Amino acid sequence: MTDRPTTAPAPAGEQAPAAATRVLVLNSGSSSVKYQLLDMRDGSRLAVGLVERIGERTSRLKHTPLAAGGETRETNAPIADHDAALKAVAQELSRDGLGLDSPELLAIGHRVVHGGMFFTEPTVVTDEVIGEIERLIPVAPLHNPANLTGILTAQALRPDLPQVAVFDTAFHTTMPEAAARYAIDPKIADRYRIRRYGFHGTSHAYVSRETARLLGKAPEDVNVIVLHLGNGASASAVRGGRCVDTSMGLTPLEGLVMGTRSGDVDPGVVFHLARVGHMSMDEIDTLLNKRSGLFGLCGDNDMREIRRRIDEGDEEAALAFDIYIHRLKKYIGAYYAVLARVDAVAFTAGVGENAAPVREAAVAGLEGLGLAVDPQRNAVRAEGPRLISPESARVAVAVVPTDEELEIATQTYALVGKNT
Ligand SMILES: Nc1ncnc2c1ncn2[C@@H]1O[C@H](COP(=O)(O)OP(=O)(O)O)[C@@H](O)[C@H]1O
Ligand SMILES: CC(=O)OP(=O)(O)O
Ligand SMILES: [Mg+2]
Repeated sequence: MTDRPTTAPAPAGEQAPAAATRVLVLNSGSSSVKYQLLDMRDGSRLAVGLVERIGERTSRLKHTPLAAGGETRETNAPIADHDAALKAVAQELSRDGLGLDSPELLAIGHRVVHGGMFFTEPTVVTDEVIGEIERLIPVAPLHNPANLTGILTAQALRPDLPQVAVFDTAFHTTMPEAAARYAIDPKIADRYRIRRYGFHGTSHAYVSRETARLLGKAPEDVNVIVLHLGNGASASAVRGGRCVDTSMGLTPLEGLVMGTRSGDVDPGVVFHLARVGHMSMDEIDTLLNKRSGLFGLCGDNDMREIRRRIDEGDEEAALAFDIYIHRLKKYIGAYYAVLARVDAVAFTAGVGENAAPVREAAVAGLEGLGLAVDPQRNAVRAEGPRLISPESARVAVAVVPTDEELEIATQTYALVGKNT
C-alpha cells in the first residue's frame, strides 16, 4: 500500500473540471428527431430542437439555444438519414458552445421504442444491449432502427460518454397477464415472444404522475386513463401509478386510430388481403402502418388540416374524424371498466394537448360515467397542466402536456449521475 491520494490534484495552472451535470436527450422517430439538452442540477433546458422530414426532399431543422439568447434558428435543406440528422444537431449545438465535446456533458439519453421482455429499467448501452435492440427491429420497424442509429452516431461522436436507453415498453411491464397475453396458443406465443408490450410508456408514466400532482394527490392514490394522441396514439389505464392495460400490443400498430396507422383491425383483414387481394406481407405492412389511419381515410394525417377541412364542409375529413373519435371513446369506456374507479382522464401529446374539438368529442355523451368537458375551460390555450372538466365533475378531465425528453433525462441522470 502506498499513501498516494486516490484523486490526483489538478496540475498547477489548470482548473479542476466542472462537474458534468448535463444530459442530451435524443428522441428519434421514424422521420424525425426531437432533442433537448438539460442541466440536471435544476432540470433547466439549455437547448431544444427538432429535425423533421428526414429522408425527404427538404428536411427542416429547428434549433432553439435557450441558454444562448433563445432565438430559434431554422434550416431547410435535405437531410438524408438519421445519422446526418444527428451530425447536423451536433453542429447546431456547437455553434452556441453547447457541443457534444463539452466536458459538462455527463451522458446521452435515448428513447428506444421496443425493449421486449428484457428491459424493464433504463439501461446503460453495451454491445449486448445494441444487439437486443437490433433483434427487436421486426416488431418496431418504424422506430427501433432510428433509435439505434441515434445510439451509434452518438457513440461515434463521444465514445467516452455513457449512453442510456430508456424504453417505451418499460412502464407497461406491470400489466397483469390477463391484459398482456393474447388469446392464442401459449406455446406459440412464448416461442415467438408474442404478447402485448405497449408503447409511449415514458409519456404515460410522466403524464399519470403529473395528473396526480394536478389533483393534489399522491400517484398511489389516483386512477388515471391517459390518452397519448400524437402521430402515434395510445391509451393506458394506470391504477395507483402502475399500468394495468394499454392499447398498443406486440407492435405500435394495435389500438387507437393514428396519423397513418390503422389501429385495431380484424386480423382476418390481413388474410383476406393476402388471399383475395394478392398483396404481399410487406405491402400489407406498409398499408396498415403507413397508408392507413387518418391519412388513409382522408389523405391528411395532421389534425389541424382535418379540422380546417371539416370547417369547410369536407365530408371525407368529417368521417375520418368520426372514426378516430369513435375508437377513442371505446377505449375510454374499456379502461373505465378495467379501472372501475376513475379519478381522471388526461389528454396529452400533439393532438391531445392542442385539439380542443377532439377532447370535446371524445367525452361527449359520457355524463353517465361522470365525464364532461367545460367548453370555456377546454378552449383555453395554456402551457401547463390544466383541468377542463366543470367544477362539479365527478371525474377530472385534464390536459397534461407530456415531456418525454425531461423524463428520459431524469431517468438517465438517476442511473449515471450517482456514479459521478
Ligand atoms: N394546434 C394543433 N391542433 C391540432 N392538432 C395538432 C396541433 N398541433 C399539433 N397537432 C397534431 O399533433 C401531431 C403531432 O403530435 P406529436 O405528439 O408531436 O407526435 P409524434 O411525437 O408522434 O411525432 C400532428 O400530426 C398534428 O396532428
Ligand atoms: C411507439 C410510437 O408509436 O411512437 P410515435 O408516436 O413516436 O410514432
Ligand atoms: Mg411522440
